[in-house]
Amino acid sequence: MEVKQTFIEFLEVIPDGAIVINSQGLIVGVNQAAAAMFRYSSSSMLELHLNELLPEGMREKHDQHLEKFFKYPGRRSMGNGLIFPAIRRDGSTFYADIMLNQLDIEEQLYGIAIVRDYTLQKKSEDKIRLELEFEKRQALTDHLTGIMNRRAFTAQLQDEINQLEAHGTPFAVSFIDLDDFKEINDEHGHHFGDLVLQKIADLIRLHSRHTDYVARIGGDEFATIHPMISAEDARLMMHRLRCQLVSGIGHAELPVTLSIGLCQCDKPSEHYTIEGIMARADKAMYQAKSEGKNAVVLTS
Ligand SMILES: Nc1nc2c(ncn2[C@@H]2O[C@H](COP(=O)(O)OP(=O)(O)OP(=O)(O)O)[C@@H](O)[C@H]2O)c(=O)[nH]1
Repeated sequence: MEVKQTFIEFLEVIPDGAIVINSQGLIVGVNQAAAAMFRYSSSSMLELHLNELLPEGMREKHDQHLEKFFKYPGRRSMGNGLIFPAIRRDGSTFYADIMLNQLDIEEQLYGIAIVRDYTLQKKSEDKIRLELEFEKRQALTDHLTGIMNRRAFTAQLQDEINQLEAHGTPFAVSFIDLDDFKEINDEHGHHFGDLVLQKIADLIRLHSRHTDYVARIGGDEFATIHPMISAEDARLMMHRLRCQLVSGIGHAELPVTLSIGLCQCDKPSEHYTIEGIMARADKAMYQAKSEGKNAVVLTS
């Protein structure tokens, strides 16, 4: 079955691909632009099912949409520029922008799909999306160590406070400051100091669980969040980290020590704030410093 020739001739003046289907989804008219896009000849495209131009995984759902489309004449067009992966005759895929509308020809209901090759736009959209994601990640990452920066850390801390208030989920926060880091820089150079900071970041990660958050929040300052942990387990975790460092770091076997303040947050009624938690952890860390450094002090 073919739709009126004059109508098909009219479709040839449209720069976009045009495919006319009957209510069974069979292609009954096609212009050159559509045939070229799908790499068929116009005649070989006739009597194909529209579904054969779509990936197999989409066909069943598309059939259901098509059935509704013809069942309720006069309803809105099925797709207002929907982007689909489409299949060419040789099996290769491209992105197509497809707009399907109903068409009444001599009291017969048809569907007309206006198709545009969307591959280039899709590529540039994907590129922009990836660039935005990369920039977003960069904005939340400490460039020297690759771990979270202060901005990401405070956002996560706010999430944890919300979780505690909503569900009572406890967490611990540590404030970790290197001891006498200025001396390391002065004796071994700034570049070596950078390597030490990277190594410390790796070690803190290594000693944390994969559900914990590790950040560098200042020059030689790190901080961690440990969701769903008891104060004692958090203290043990930090103790193990501190002990490992004492045995030395890097080729120089340089002992580096840490002063660690730990704050346990497990009372929803406390109405914790980011500033309040950081101030408590910071105070505990300074207590560790004032008691001779290389220590963990726990506060609540
Ligand atoms: N290599 C390197 N050094 C840094 C960086 N950021 C800050 N620093 C140095 O880190 C040192 C921090 O020193 P302080 O925290 O003031 O003091 P400290 O020597 O660690 O002494 P205590 O904290 O009292 O134990 C300073 O010498 C900074 O120049 C960085 O990105 N790389």
